[in-house]
Amino acid sequence: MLKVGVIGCGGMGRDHIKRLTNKIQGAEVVAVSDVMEESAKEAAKICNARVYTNELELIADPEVEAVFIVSPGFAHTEPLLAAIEAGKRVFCEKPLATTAADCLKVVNAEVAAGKHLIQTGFMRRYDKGYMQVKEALDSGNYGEPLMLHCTHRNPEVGTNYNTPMAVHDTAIHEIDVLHWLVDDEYESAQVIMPRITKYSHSELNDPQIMLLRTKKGVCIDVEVFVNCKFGYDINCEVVCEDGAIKMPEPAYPYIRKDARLSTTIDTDCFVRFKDAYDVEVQDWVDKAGEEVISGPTAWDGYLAAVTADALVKAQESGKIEPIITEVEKPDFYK
Ligand SMILES: NC(=O)c1ccc[n+]([C@@H]2O[C@H](COP(=O)([O-])OP(=O)(O)OC[C@H]3O[C@@H](n4cnc5c(N)ncnc54)[C@H](O)[C@@H]3O)[C@@H](O)[C@H]2O)c1
Ligand SMILES: O[C@H]1[C@H](O)[C@@H](O)[C@H](O)[C@@H](O)[C@H]1O
Repeated sequence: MLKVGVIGCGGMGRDHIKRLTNKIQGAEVVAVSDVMEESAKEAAKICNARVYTNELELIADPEVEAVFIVSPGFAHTEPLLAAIEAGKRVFCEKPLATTAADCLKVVNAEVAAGKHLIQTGFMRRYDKGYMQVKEALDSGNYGEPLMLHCTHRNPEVGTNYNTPMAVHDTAIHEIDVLHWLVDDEYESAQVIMPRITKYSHSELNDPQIMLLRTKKGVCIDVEVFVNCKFGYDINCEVVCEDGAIKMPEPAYPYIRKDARLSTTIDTDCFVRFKDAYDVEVQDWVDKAGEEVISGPTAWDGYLAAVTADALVKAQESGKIEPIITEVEKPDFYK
C-alpha cells in the first residue's frame, strides 16, 4: 500500500482524496494538509487521515511515502522542492508552477537529486477522446496536421480568477496536450481579446482567443471562455492534409420531447474528465516503485510554463510573442 499525503483540500483535493480512498488500488491517504484547518479536518473524514496545517510537516511525516500537491498553482513550488529534498515521489496538479522560472527550479532540483520523482497532472493525455485523436494522427492515414480549432469553456469561475489565469490555470491543459497530439514544439503566441461578457469583472478579460504557431507551422486557435454559462465544453478538431479529426463529445442520450431534440453537456471537469483522472492516478500509483515517471514529467510542466509565460506577455502586449525555451532538455528526461 502506497501511503499518500495530500496537500490542499479544496474542490480538486477532495476529489482526489475520494478517488485515492475509494477507487484506486494500492494506495491510501494517511495525511492531509490545508492552510484552512477546517478544510483539512473535513477532508480527513473521507479517509480517516492525520491533519496538518503546515505542508512541510506533512512532507516530513515518516509515514508519508508519496505526496499529492493539490493546493493552488501559485503555491506549488515550495512543497515540490521540499518533497524532492525528502526524496519522496510527487503527483502535482497542473500547473507545475505559474512561471517558467519557478518550474525550472523544480526541474533543476530533480535533476540534481538524480531521481525521477515528479509527475505533473496533465490528465488530458490520459483522456480517451484525446488518445483516439492521437492514434488517428499517428496512423499517418490523414496526412500532416495543418490547423487545430479548440474551445475550453467553463460555465463560470470564482471572483479571484483573473486574466493571466486564463492561461496558466485554464489554457495550460491545451498548451500541454496539443503539442503532444501533433508531436511538435511551439514557436509563437498571440492573444486576441474580443468584447467582454457581462458576466465577467474588471480583472478578467473573458473570453479570449489564444493563437499558437508550432515550429512546423501548425496554426492553433483556442477559445478560452470561462463564464460561458451553458456548461463545461471542451472541443478539439485537427484539420489535416487528408481529413479532419474531431475529438468525440461525451456520450449522452438524445431525448425527443415536446417537439425538441436535446442532449446533455457536462457542467464541470470532475465529471468530464473523471475517467482520465482515475487512469492517471492509478498509473502514478502503479509506477510508484519504479525509477521512471510514465506520465507527464516536471520537464513537461516547465515546457508548458514557457509557452504560458509567452501567452501572458501576449495578453498585455497584443503582439505576437516568440516562445523560446532557454534550456536544452536535460538527458535525465530523454
Ligand atoms: N486537472 C484538472 O482538471 C484540475 C481541476 C481542478 C483543479 N486543478 C488543480 O488543482 C489545484 C487545486 O485546485 P482547486 O480547484 O481544488 O482549488 P481550491 O481553491 O478549491 O482549493 C485549494 C485549497 O488549497 C488550500 N491551500 C492554499 N494554500 C495552501 C498551502 N500552502 N498548503 C495547503 N493548502 C493550501 C486552500 O485553502 C484550498 O482549500 C490547482 O493546482 C488546480 O489548477 C486541476
Ligand atoms: O483548475 C481548473 C481545471 O484545470 C479545469 O480543468 C479547467 O477547465 C479550469 O479552467 C481550471 O480553472
